[in-house]
Amino acid sequence: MSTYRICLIEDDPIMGEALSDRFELEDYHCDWFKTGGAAILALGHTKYDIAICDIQLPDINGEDLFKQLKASEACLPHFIFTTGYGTIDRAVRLLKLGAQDYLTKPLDIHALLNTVQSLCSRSVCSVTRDTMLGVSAAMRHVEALLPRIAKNPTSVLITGESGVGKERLARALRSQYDPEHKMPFVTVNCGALTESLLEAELFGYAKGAFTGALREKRGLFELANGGTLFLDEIGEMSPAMQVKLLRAIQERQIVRVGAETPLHVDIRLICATHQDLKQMVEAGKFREDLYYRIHVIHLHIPPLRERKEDILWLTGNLLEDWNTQNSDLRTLSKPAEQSLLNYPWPGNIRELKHCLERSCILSQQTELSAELLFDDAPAPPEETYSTQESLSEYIQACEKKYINNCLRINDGHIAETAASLGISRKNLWEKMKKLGI
Ligand SMILES: Nc1ncnc2c1ncn2[C@@H]1O[C@H](COP(=O)(O)OP(=O)(O)OP(=O)(O)O)[C@@H](O)[C@H]1O
Repeated sequence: MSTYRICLIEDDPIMGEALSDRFELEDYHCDWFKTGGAAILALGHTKYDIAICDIQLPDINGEDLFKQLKASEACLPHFIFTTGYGTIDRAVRLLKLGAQDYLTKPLDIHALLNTVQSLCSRSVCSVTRDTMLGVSAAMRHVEALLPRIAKNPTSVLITGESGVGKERLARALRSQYDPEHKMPFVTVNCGALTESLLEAELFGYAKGAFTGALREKRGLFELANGGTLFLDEIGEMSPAMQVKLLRAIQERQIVRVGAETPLHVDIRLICATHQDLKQMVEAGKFREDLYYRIHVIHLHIPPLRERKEDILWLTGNLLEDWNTQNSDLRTLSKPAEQSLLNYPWPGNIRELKHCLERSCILSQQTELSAELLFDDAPAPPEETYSTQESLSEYIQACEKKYINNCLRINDGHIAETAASLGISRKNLWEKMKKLGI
């Protein structure tokens, strides 16, 4: 079946059935709605490629329906209107509002199919499932802003709790101005490196700049030249590094550590943080001038618990990914869906992803149960406990297992793992070394 999805809005049962059967025959996926209200609801959570809408609907006329959807700033499918009461005035109004076509009844089915086929081959807003951010009003609003932001190479700050999809949003923005990914997109987690390492990573170094600098090295600013530099966890940057970063942004120049010649760099800067930078500025922990430099456009991603509509949409996508990569298919039971909706997801999408991954692996049935989703790894059977083990060995084994688990949930990010464990990064490194992780 073709992957194109049609939203058919038609109250006439004979016309609706005939069209939806014909579209299915032509290998489109067609959802048929008999009222404008039902269609608005569906367009709110499902991405369609085309909407075919009768202008005379029982609850709302097609023109008002279209205006209402446009006001939501969502990325809408191509709209084709049909009516038996066609007037040129109305057609012109709808086309001016952004509709793609207008057909009068009785419909010429071949003309309609040709129009549908040619519109399907044109992407609506260059958003594919991989670059889509969600179906909630909040995420659709952010998504709708991207084409406008992409037109100006200005600094963007993305905020939101850990795991909400800040890097995903940065990449979606990049796909808007560089759809074929021809320009570099370089990421660095500022919280994962010590100050001197971060400086050497960002700006590069000259040969002999410090012990071990056996040859010169280009920094990430240079590697990102002509493209994007994504600075994750910018709030973790030390005050000294903040000064150096500000200078690099303002002057569009960097100097490699240990070198003297400045190098020109032309980059788009996207920064992200889970911290409240404004509050950090007030507390004197983040430079105000740097804050205003990186904060020209601010995009905030709410936590998953505040946009519950996205939970099942994300789950559907993640299970679809699993099912295309694995022969043992997975689906969700209704109680499992409800339990996903009820859970607060402190680790946001990252936690949801890991929860589903774990359940897909552990489940012995196609349908994932609610118990399995939220059940921690089964406790080892009693007999595996060895009485030969000292208490400290047992505690160490538990500590190792717990740290490994947190590292997995945080995709191996040291700063996030340390924060979730409530210890410093240094302390985490020491423990990892001691426990052989
Ligand atoms: N829309 C999405 N669909 C599928 N997976 C997603 C989506 N958004 C985020 N993810 C996944 O969730 C995880 C966390 O996403 P991401 O790294 O973008 O979050 P983040 O906010 O940058 O996290 P952190 O603050 O820890 O750096 C990643 O594994 C990512 O692939």
